[in-house]
Amino acid sequence: MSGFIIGRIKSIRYAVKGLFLLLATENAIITQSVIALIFVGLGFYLDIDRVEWALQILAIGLVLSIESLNTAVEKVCDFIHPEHHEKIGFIKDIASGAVTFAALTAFAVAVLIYSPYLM
Ligand SMILES: Nc1ncnc2c1ncn2[C@@H]1O[C@H](COP(=O)(O)OP(=O)(O)OP(=O)(O)O)[C@@H](O)[C@H]1O
Repeated sequence: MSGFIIGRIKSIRYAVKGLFLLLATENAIITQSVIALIFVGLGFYLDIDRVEWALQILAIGLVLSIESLNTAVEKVCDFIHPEHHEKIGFIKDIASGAVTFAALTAFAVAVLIYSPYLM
């Protein structure tokens, strides 16, 4: 049982380390985080309600999570095949497509939350 708990604590440590690595080294994550902070500020400024906060937090988490996984896919691709290859291009493109799905979802959520406040 104590081995299980120590294993879980180690996993959390690695996961937090990964979070800081993303924030310290990845321009896409830094950019998305700045955009997220702007929307957090806008949320406070316009005093959005609890449900709107929950939706905004979900949208931000979705984009940052998918962007992080896209970054991981790019790193694996560059590690296993640094040279140009049609299949690597395809894999990277569809991973980016996942980010686009998330970004479009977040955009729709932002329009639904903020359009009534700005009219
Ligand atoms: N090894 C490769 N072989 C074929 N095409 C590639 C390769 N590397 C990148 N590409 C093409 O270039 C695009 C951009 O790849 P890249 O790895 O530069 O990602 P990025 O979106 O610019 O991310 P970042 O800015 O985070 O590095 C890919 O979506 C793919 O179409």
